[in-house]
Order: sequence, then C-alpha cells, then structure tokens
Amino acid sequence: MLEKINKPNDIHKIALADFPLLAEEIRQFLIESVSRTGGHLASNLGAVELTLALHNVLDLPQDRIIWDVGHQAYTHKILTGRKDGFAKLRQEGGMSGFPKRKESDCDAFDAGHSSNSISAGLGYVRARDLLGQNYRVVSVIGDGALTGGMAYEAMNNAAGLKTNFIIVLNDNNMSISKNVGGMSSYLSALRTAESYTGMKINVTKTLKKVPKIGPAIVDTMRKTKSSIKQLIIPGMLFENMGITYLGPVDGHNMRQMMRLFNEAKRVEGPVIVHVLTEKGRGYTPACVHPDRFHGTGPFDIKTGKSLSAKKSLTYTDVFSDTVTALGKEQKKLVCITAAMREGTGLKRFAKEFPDRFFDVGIAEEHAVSFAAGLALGGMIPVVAIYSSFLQRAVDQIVHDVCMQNLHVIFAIDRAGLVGADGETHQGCFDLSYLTMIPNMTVMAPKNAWELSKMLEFSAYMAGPCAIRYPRGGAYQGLEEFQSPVQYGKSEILYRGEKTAILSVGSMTEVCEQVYREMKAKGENPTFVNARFVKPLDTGLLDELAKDHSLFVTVEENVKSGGFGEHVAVYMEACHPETRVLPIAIWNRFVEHGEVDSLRAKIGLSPAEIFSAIENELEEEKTAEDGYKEQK
Ligand SMILES: Cc1ncc(C[n+]2csc(CCOP(=O)(O)OP(=O)(O)O)c2C)c(N)n1
Ligand SMILES: CC(=O)[C@@H](O)[C@H](O)COP(=O)(O)O
Ligand SMILES: [Mg+2]
Repeated sequence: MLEKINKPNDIHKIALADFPLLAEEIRQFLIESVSRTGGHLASNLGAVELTLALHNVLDLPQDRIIWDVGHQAYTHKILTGRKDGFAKLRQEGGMSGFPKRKESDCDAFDAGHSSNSISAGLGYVRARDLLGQNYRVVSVIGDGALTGGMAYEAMNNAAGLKTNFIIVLNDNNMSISKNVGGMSSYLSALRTAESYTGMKINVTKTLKKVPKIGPAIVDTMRKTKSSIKQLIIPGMLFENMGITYLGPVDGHNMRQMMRLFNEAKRVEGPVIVHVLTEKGRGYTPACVHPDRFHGTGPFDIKTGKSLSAKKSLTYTDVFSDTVTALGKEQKKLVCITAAMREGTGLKRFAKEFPDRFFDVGIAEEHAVSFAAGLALGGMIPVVAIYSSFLQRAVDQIVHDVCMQNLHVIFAIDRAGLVGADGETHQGCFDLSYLTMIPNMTVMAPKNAWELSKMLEFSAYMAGPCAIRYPRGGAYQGLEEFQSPVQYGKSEILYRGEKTAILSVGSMTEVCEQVYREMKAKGENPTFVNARFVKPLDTGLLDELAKDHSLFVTVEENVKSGGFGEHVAVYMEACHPETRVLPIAIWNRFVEHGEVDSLRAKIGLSPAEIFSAIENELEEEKTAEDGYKEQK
C-alpha cells in the first residue's frame, strides 16, 4: 500500500477497505525509521488514522491543515510525498521533524511551539473569506496543547465566525507526561460519556417510549439545536462558546472519523471534532511509556531500549540534584514547570515535595505571572522553562516580575543550540530578551559545578535572576577553578595580555580549546569566564583595558542585544581605544543538525573562533604597520 503513496492526494486512489493495511504499513515504517534516526514517535503512532481520514476528506495543497506543535505530522509528511525524507529525519540538510512551508506546499504553517494552531487557522479563514476564496481550513490541536492560553484566545475570537473552520481535537489524554488541569478533567468527562452520536439515538428511542409526554419531549428537544447534546455531554463548554461540538469519535476508526469530518465540513461556523486517540498505538513499548517515546533517540525495536551511548551527567541532571537539595534546606522554595517535568529535570523535586511542585500545563505566560504571585505571597519560586519556550512569556517577565523586582529564579534549560529540533527550539535569544530588562540578573555557568553554585547563590539573592544552561552533557573540565560566585563578578581563568577572550557559559568549554591553540602559537591571551551577563563586570573590563587592545566576546546567542553588544557599548563609551570582536550568532535562524556541526557552520566552533581571532589580530597588525609606514 505504502508504495502507492508518492505524492499529495495519492491517498484518494486507495480503497476504503485497504486503509487498515495502509495504516499498519505506515506504523511499521515510522517505527523502523524513527528507531534508526530518533524523533517524535508516540504522538505520530497515535495520529495515523486521524491523518489518513483528514487527507481523505480534504484536497491538498488547496485545503490547509495547521498542525499544532507539528511533532505529530509524520504521516502527513508521508502522504505528501516525503517518505524518502525519513532517512535523514532531523539531520543537517535532511527533512525537518516539524511542518515547514519551504519543504512542501502541503505544509500550511511552520510549527514547533504549542497552542497557536487555532489562531493561525482562524487567520487563514478570515483571509480566505475576505479574498472570496474557497478552501477548507483545519487546525489539529492536542489535548496537551489545549492547556495553552492562546488556544482559548483563538476560540473566543472564532466564536462569532459564520463560515466553516474545523478544529480537530486530538485527545490522547497525554501531554509529554500525564496531561494536567481542569480542561484535561473536562475532556476526561467527555471521553467517558459514551460516543455522543451513538447515545443520541438511544436517548431519543428511550424518551419516545415514555407514555404520553415522551414523543412531545423529543419533539421539543429537536427544536432546540443542541439540547440533546446538553443532556448527554456534561457542560458543553465549546457549544456554549458558540463552537459546534462533534464527537467524541474513535480516532482509530476511519469510517466514523470520515463521517464526522464530512459532517464538520457542512457546518457554517467554527466546529470542533473531538477525536480520541492512543499515544504510541501499535508499538507496545510506546504505549506503555508514551512519555519516553514522545521524543526518542535511536532504539532497539524488539526491546524498545535506547541505542544511544550511555548518557553522561547533563546540566538538567545537575539542576535536578541541586534544586532538590535546595528544597530540603529552603522550605519556601517552590518549582514550576510548563508541561516539561521530565525535560527540565523536576521529576525528583515533584516526588519529594509534591506540595511545592506545580505543573501548570503548556502555559509559560501563566507560569511566570503565577510565580510573581507566589513570590509576593512569601515563597521563592523557581521557574524551569526551556529558553525558546520562555520567549512566550517576555511581557510577564517584564511586567509582573521585573517591574516589581520580585525574587523569582528562572532556570533556563536548552539555552544555546539544541540540535535536531531545529529553528523553533534553538535557545538563541534569551540573553537578549533578558538583559534588556531592568532589575534582571543573568548568569551562565561554565561547567557542572558552577551551575550548582549559581543556583545556590540565586536562592539567597534578592530580585529576579536567570541562569541559562545548554542541552546535554554538563562540562566537567576547568574544575580547578572554583572561586565563589560573587554578584556581578566574572572569573579570570588565565591572566595574559593584549587579547582577552571573554566567554559566556557553554562557550567557555569551546574557548578553552581556542585558548590552548593560541598558547601553542606563542600568544598569551587572557581568558575570562563571564559568569554574569548582567550586570557586566565593568570593574574587570576597566582593568583589562589597561593592557589589552582586543576583547573577544563569545556567546551562544544572537549578536543583537547579547553579551558582546553590551561589552562593545561599554567599551566604546569608556575605553574607545580597545577593539571588541563579538562572536555570536549573526542575524539568522539556525536549522536542525548536530550541535557541533551547526556551531562550525555559524562560526562558534573552536577552529572558527580561533581563525576569527587570528584574522582580527592580523588586520590589527596590518593597520599598525601601515600607520608606522605613513609616519
Ligand atoms: C510553547 C511550548 N511549550 C512546550 C512545548 C513542549 N511540548 C511539545 S509537545 C508537548 C505536549 C503536547 O501534548 P499534546 O498537544 O497533547 O500532543 P501529544 O504529544 O499528546 O500528541 C509539549 C509540552 C512546546 N512545543 N511549545
Ligand atoms: C516537540 C517538543 O517541543 C518537545 O518534544 C521537544 O522536542 C523536547 O525537546 P528535548 O528533547 O530537548 O526535551
Ligand atoms: Mg495529547
């Protein structure tokens, strides 16, 4: 069957009776491919029939499907002629793990971050109607993504719509870990109510049998559009908002789903189709551990065991150990995650201090304002959020935390390049969006030891502070440098002359190699671990300006608004004779690939940094020689 699917709409050639076999083959293909490359498996296994049914009732690329987060769109990629792309899934130059408009005209919207699909879909709908065009728009959102505030803002806005807009709620009762909150409980209540469509017939039949008044009641109920639903389905939240609700329907039954999708196409207004799916469907290890197979590295298909090399200690592990230890001594410490309990390393803290742990769902904005309230109420909140997801909450950091100078600690994981997830997930902006805010302190550790010390330090600080650290192995080197963390003070690793390298966090490990290469070449640079990006250690900058003509700043962040720019502005004002070479990410989004290879590509590998410095020194020398000659 799969061989017959090579381009968009090939699915229309498949007989309905053959769909179960096609679904089976797609699952087998996904399991085999992802076992080799790694990727988001469990959500994709759950969404196979849902995607087949959607593609069958739609006409792509004319119709638009907007996938929320986009991590569940692998079957969509197969059905739109990208089967071969799975050989290099999420690898440099290969196919992205998320929908990308540049990859296919069947990808209607680039995705990666959660809960925006209804907004984007509604935008398409309004544009379609204004331009007098005629195509279907379908937003597919998971129950986890439905915990995010944007989804409600969009539904609120969609409520008055008079033209067709289909929202498919893919409900597998899971976020990455167990889904949380009131909406999740509400969906559970809907789920446990028998399929509405089946129930409607039974209720009508039963009522009709009630002597005398039965038929009259049925008649009256029919006149009120959704009153039978009101009887059966608790609350009818969506209908009360003005969005037609269809379902729940078995998300692994193609016929039932297609019937409902076709019914949804006839609704003149927004309509939500509630589809029940099983995360990990068809692969037992993924059904048993949907969290572990949400995103996975290569694994052995038979056992489900990971084939990745044994994991060394990660920065997330260090955060996990330290924050749990801090929780023991500091009873006011509370931890908050936005649906990333495992990813941010808060599982242990949650287990030891369940009352002081909060999973707020995929709601980064709320997490930050919630932390502000906790701080004002007398607690010390630690908000653990990935760098790219925290972008969502910049105003809450400005308005609710920093403006009131509250003691909230931001533990920012995945800061810097994250690799396979690509553009949407690289943590390249946090130094810029945090250092611009008054009252905020920003730190970055050079190694495992320093992360732990910075966290301890931050627990006893005043005011807001952020510690940013990268994905993956925690650097264990430079362990001989253990000067205590002091507010706003950098750490001199090696004192030399003429050239000073000032590195931020993850780049210190990289710059250690640069330093050694320069020494081997007979140069004697100074090497500074910045530690604090805000405030700048201006005392040290003043001192180094006395015997250094070149400052080289190195950071895994965009140049604009980053450490280098702050140093350059200070030096320009106070020491204009010292040149500053800022090495950072230059005005671009960085696609997916291996971190080391991406770093080389964007000039952040040891070799690239070394040659950038040597070029700068060469230019300096040429300019000096020219000046002497002129004289
Ligand atoms: C803004 C944002 N925060 C967090 C994440 C991390 N994340 C990716 S998928 C996911 C769970 C989504 O759950 P759901 O929508 O139900 O999809 P499922 O994985 O169950 O298919 C989370 C928390 C994200 N992508 N974007
Ligand atoms: C789709 C998504 O946003 C997450 O699943 C993300 O891929 C997790 O990243 P980590 O693997 O770095 O935890
Ligand atoms: Mg889910």
